[in-house]
Amino acid sequence: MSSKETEPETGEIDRSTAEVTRWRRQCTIAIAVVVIAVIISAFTISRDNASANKSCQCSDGKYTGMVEDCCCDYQTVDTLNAEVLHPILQELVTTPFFRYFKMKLWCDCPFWPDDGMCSLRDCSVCECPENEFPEPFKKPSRNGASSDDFKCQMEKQEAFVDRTLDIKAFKGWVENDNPWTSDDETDNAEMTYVNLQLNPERYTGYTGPLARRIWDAVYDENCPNYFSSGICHEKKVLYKLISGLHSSISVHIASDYLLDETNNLWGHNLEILHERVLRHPERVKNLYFTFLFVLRAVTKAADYLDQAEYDTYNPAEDIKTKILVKRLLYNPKLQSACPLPFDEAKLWQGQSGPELKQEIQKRFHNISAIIDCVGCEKCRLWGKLQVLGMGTALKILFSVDGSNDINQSLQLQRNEVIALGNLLNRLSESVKFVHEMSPAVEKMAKERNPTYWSKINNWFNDLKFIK
Ligand SMILES: Cc1cc2nc3c(=O)[nH]c(=O)nc-3n(C[C@H](O)[C@H](O)[C@H](O)COP(=O)(O)OP(=O)(O)OC[C@H]3O[C@@H](n4cnc5c(N)ncnc54)[C@H](O)[C@@H]3O)c2cc1C
Repeated sequence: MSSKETEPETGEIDRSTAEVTRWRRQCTIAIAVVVIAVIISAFTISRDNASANKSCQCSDGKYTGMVEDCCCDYQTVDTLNAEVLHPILQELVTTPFFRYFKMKLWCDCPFWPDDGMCSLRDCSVCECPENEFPEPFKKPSRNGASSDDFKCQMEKQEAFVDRTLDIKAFKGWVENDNPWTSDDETDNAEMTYVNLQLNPERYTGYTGPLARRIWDAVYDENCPNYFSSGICHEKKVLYKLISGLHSSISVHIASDYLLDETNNLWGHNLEILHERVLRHPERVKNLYFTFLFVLRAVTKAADYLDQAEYDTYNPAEDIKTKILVKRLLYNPKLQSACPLPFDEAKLWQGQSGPELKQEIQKRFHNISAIIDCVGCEKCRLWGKLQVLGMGTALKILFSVDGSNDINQSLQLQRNEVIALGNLLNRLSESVKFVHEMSPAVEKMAKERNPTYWSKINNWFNDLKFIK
């Protein structure tokens, strides 16, 4: 081998050094490009995450601060509802006392001929046979301070009890009329008992102009001009209660919807949840307001409800009912986090307070009469129950003289307490469903992917069925 082959000449050495240098420079550039690319992609991912979080926060952020006109904030309501109220109420409404509701199924509509429009079999209500509902419910209740009581006391002087010393808040179930509702609650003719557990509030197919006519009548005749600036606070409260109840009914339709009639497949319809409720923040706010309003009524009547008789002749179940009621009324978490959910003392303050109260009572009375015109039996059942529950809350908050201890002068019917408990549970379910579903639903709605509703419905329903 010649030295030429082994020893490169000087010119060749210079060329190879230049190549190595060029190769090194290219490597450095390539590495720099990779590093920059990695940095850029990391930045992009983190920005996407940040904006995803931001959109979550944004949808959560819509409902922050105090619930309007209430004394409790959204976050506290959600936490208390998830940890305390919802679990207790879910159990309470299954007890024999709370699951039988007395109502007149066939009501005459005072405004339009009965329309009887309902597309599903699911629209009809199963009545309880006589032997199913609790025995004590069949006994006539006390009729207020009945004249018979006084006669009895006059005849037997030794049996006379000085009632001014009687500090018991609950004096037995009474049958008296609720001034806020149109039904005569003392009239037992044609009343039947319905097992609410067998008749859940859910999608029934009652829709279209006839259903719309009911809601229009409720809003147009009873809460008109809500959006005008001069409307007084009290009328706004009435509007918000109705709107909150409407939202809650829509939430229940969306949460328990007939997805596939042929295969009788039920599940969530999140498009309806979005279209009818979440897309309108006012409706969500009114739902929270209504929940706190009813919660305030329940806690205000705490002593009365605590002492009430929950007998159904099922000793174990009745004890459970009493324990659950106590847990609901005197819950330490609730008392410390939200001691006054709504402050009713702020209403009726103006000079025309008493007349205004009468006017609003008359309007609510009208609303309760309109519910008799709901053509679908099961919708009417839940409509009447919830309106009676609301009328009971209004009675507790406004019909009893606030200067006395309300628990002393309050008198409720058994059916009013059943309606109140079930209404609070329905509202609690709606608040929970809205809180759990809204971040994901609103995010999906923003993306506007044409197939997103079917995808998200399937996803949530799969989760539900797996559970
Ligand atoms: C008392 C009652 C009980 C019912 N119960 C059931 C039931 O259990 N199951 C069932 O499937 N159907 C039930 N329905 C029917 C259901 O409420 C709807 O009317 C139906 O599903 C048609 O809905 P929609 O989209 O036309 O709007 P609807 O809910 O009928 O609303 C009509 C109009 O009212 C306004 N509106 C809607 N929500 C609110 C709100 N929260 N606050 C203020 N304004 C609002 C809007 O302008 C809307 O277009 C009930 C109806 C009534 C009146």
